[in-house]
Amino acid sequence: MDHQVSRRTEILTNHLLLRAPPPSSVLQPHRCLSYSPPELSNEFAFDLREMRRLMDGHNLEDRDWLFSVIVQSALFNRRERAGRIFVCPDYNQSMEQQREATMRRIEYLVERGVFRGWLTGEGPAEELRKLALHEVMGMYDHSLSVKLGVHYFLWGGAVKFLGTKHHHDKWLRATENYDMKGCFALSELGHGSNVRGIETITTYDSNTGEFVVNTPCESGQKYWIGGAANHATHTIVFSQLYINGSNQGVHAFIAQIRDSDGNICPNIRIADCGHKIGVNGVDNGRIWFDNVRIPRENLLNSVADVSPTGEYLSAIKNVDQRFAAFLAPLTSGRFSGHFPIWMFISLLLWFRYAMSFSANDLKIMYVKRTPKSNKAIHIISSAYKATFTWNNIRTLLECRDACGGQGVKSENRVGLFMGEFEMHSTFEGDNKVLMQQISKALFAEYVACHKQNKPFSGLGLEHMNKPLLVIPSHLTTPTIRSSEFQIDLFHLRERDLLRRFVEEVSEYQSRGESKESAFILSYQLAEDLSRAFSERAILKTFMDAESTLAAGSLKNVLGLLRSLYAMISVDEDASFLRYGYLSKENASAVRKEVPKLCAELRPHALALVSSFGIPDAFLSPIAYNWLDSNSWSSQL
Ligand SMILES: CCCCCCCCCCCCC/C=C/C(=O)SCCNC(=O)CCNC(=O)[C@H](O)C(C)(C)COP(=O)(O)OP(=O)(O)OC[C@H]1O[C@@H](n2cnc3c(N)ncnc32)[C@H](O)[C@@H]1OP(=O)(O)O
Ligand SMILES: Cc1cc2nc3c(=O)[nH]c(=O)nc-3n(C[C@H](O)[C@H](O)[C@H](O)COP(=O)(O)OP(=O)(O)OC[C@H]3O[C@@H](n4cnc5c(N)ncnc54)[C@H](O)[C@@H]3O)c2cc1C
Repeated sequence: MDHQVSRRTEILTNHLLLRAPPPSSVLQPHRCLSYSPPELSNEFAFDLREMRRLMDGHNLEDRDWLFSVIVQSALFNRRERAGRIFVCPDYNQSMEQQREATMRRIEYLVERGVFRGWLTGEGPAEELRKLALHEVMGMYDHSLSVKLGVHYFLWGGAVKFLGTKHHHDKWLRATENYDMKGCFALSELGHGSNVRGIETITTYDSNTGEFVVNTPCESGQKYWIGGAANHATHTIVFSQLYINGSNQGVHAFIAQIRDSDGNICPNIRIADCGHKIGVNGVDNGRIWFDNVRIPRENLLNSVADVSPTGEYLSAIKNVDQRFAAFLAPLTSGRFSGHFPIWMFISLLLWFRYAMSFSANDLKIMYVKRTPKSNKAIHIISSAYKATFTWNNIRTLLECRDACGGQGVKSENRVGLFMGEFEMHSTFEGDNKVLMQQISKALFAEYVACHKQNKPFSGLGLEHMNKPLLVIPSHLTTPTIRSSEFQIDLFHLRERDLLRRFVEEVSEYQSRGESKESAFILSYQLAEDLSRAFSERAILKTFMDAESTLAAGSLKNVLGLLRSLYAMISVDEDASFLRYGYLSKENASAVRKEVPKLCAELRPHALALVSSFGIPDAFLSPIAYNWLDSNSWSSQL
C-alpha cells in the first residue's frame, strides 16, 4: 500500500492540529508555490499495519479484496488525474443514470460473489465479514451502501429475524443472490419517527386465509422507501394489524409490488420521491396498497401469528415488548453511521479512531446478540448512530473550510459528501428521537434499581455503584491525561445528570404531569444525559482498545488521541461548568491541554491517516499533488 499521504492532508491536519504560522511581515523574494510531497519517512513511530488491524478490528483481507474488485472495474467510474487513478461515482449524471449505475455495480458485485453467505451463512464470523464488506462499499459511494443496506440488512434482516423457517426457505437465498429485490416500507408520509402511529391497516379474511393490506389515506402512503421507485419486487410492509376489530399493533408482512418483469402488481400504486440533495443512486419511492390480498403465511411470524381461523397468537404478551421485537431489524441499519466519510475524517483524527473502536465494540455485541442483549444494543446503536452522523456533518464542514476553494470542486467530493451524508441524521431514525431513547432507558433503569434496591448492571452504568470522583482543585497535565481521571469525570457527569433528570421528571409527575409530558418538559436534561451516556460509552471503548496493547509507541500515540477525544468532549460540553463538575480554573486547564495534545500528535498525523488502510484510488485529487491536478497540462 502506497503510504504516501497527501500534502493536503498535512495542511488539513495543520489546520486543525496547529494553525499555520502567520505570513511573514518581511517581503520574501517571489517564488511559485510548489508541491512538496509529504516526507516519505518509513520511520513512522508505530507499525501502520498493527494500527490498522486495531482500528478495522476484523476482516482486513476481505476489505482489501473488495477494494481491488471495485478499483479494477470500469463500472465504478475510474478516471485518471495527474497520473493517478481514482474511482468515484459521476455525480453529474442525472438521477435516473445514477440509479442505473448503482444497479449495474450491484450486479457486478453479485457476479463476483461478494454477497455469498450474507443471509444463508450463520454465526459471528459471517456477520462480521458482511459488515466489513459493507463498510468498504460505503467508502466508495453512499448510494451503493444504502441500496444494498436496504436490501440485505433491512428487507433481508426482517425476513431473517422476524420470519420463521417458511420465510427463510422461500426468500433468503433468492435475496442473497439478488434474484429478487427487497425494500423496507416502514415510514409513511405522515409517520416517520412515530412508528406506533403508522396508518396502513391490515385485516384478516378467514374465509380465504388472506391478509388484506390497505392505505386508508394520503398520509398513510409509504414514503422514502429505498428501492421502491424503480427496482424492488417485494417489500416488508409495516402495518397496524386488526383482528376481529381489535388493533394488535404494528406487524410486518411480505408483499410483492412488482413481477419479475418489473411490472407493478395489481392493487399497488408506486410513485417516485424525486431528486434528493444526495444519494440519488437510490430510487426512493412511495407505495399505496389498495386492499392488496396476501397469503396468511406472509406475516413475519416469529413474534406473533394468526391461526387459519383468525385467532391472534403471540408469546409476547406485553404490547411494548412486541413492538420492540418488530423494530429490532432497524438496529443493524444504525451501524452505518461511522464509516462512510473516513476518507475525509483525517481532519478529526481523534474522532475517527474513537468511532472505529466504538463501532467495532457494537458490532461484536451485535453478532453475539441474545434476546437479553437486544435492548442494550438498541440503546447503544441509537447513541452511536446519532453521535457519529452528527459528527460526520461537522467533520465535512470543517474539511470543506480547510480545503478552501478546492473543497468546492465536485471531483474532490468534500462538498458533495455534505449533501450525501447530512441526511443520515434523519434516516434510520431521526437523531434527536434516537437520543430520547437513551434518556428513557436510563430513567427506567434508575427507577428499577432504586425500587428493587439492586445495584446498577448493564448499559455501562456499573460505575453508579461506586464512590463519586473527587476532582482535584488544580488539574495538572498528567492528571488530565490519565484515562482513570477522564473516565471518572465522564462517570461523574453521567451520574449527576441521570439523578437530576430523574428528580426533575419525578417533580413534574408529582405536579400531575403525565410521564410523557414530564419527559418532554425535561428535554434539556434528557439531551445532556444522552450526550453524557454516548460520550462515556465511546471513551470506554477507546480505553478498552488501548488496554489490549503492550507499552510502546503505538499505545502512546493512541493515548494522546484518547486524551484529545476526551478533552475536546469536555471542552465542548457546557454541562461541566453549568453543573459545577469543573471549576473555571480546571475548565481552563482542560481547554489549554487541547492545543498541546494537537502539537504532540501532529508529527504522527500522516501515519495515523495512512493507518486507515484506504486505497489511494478511493481518495480524491486534493489528497495528492493538487497543483499538478490543476495544472494546464492535466486539462489537455
Ligand atoms: C457496519 C456496516 C453497516 C451495516 C448496516 C448497514 C445498513 C444500512 C441501511 C441503510 C438504510 C438507509 C435507508 C433508510 C432506511 C430507514 O430510514 S428505515 C426506517 C427507519 N425508521 C426508524 O428508525 C423509526 C424511528 N422510530 C422508532 O424506532 C420508534 O418509533 C421509537 C422512537 C424507537 C419508538 O418510540 P415510542 O413509540 O415512544 O416507543 P417506546 O416506548 O420508546 O419503545 C417501546 C419499547 O421498544 C423498545 N425499542 C424501540 N426500538 C427498538 C429497537 N429498534 N430494538 C429494540 N428495542 C426497541 C424501547 O426501548 C421500548 O422498550 P421499553 O422501554 O423496555 O418498553
Ligand atoms: C434518504 C432517505 C431514505 C429513507 N429510506 C427509508 C426506507 O428505505 N424505508 C423506510 O421505512 N423509511 C425510510 N426513510 C424514512 C426515514 O426513516 C424517516 O424520514 C425518519 O424516520 C424521520 O421521519 P420523518 O421524515 O417523518 O421526520 P419526523 O419524524 O417528522 O421528524 C421531523 C422533526 O421532528 C422531530 N421529532 C419527531 N418526533 C419527535 C419526538 N417524539 N420528540 C421530539 N422531536 C421529534 C425530529 O427530531 C425532527 O427534527 C428514508 C428517509 C430518507 C430521507
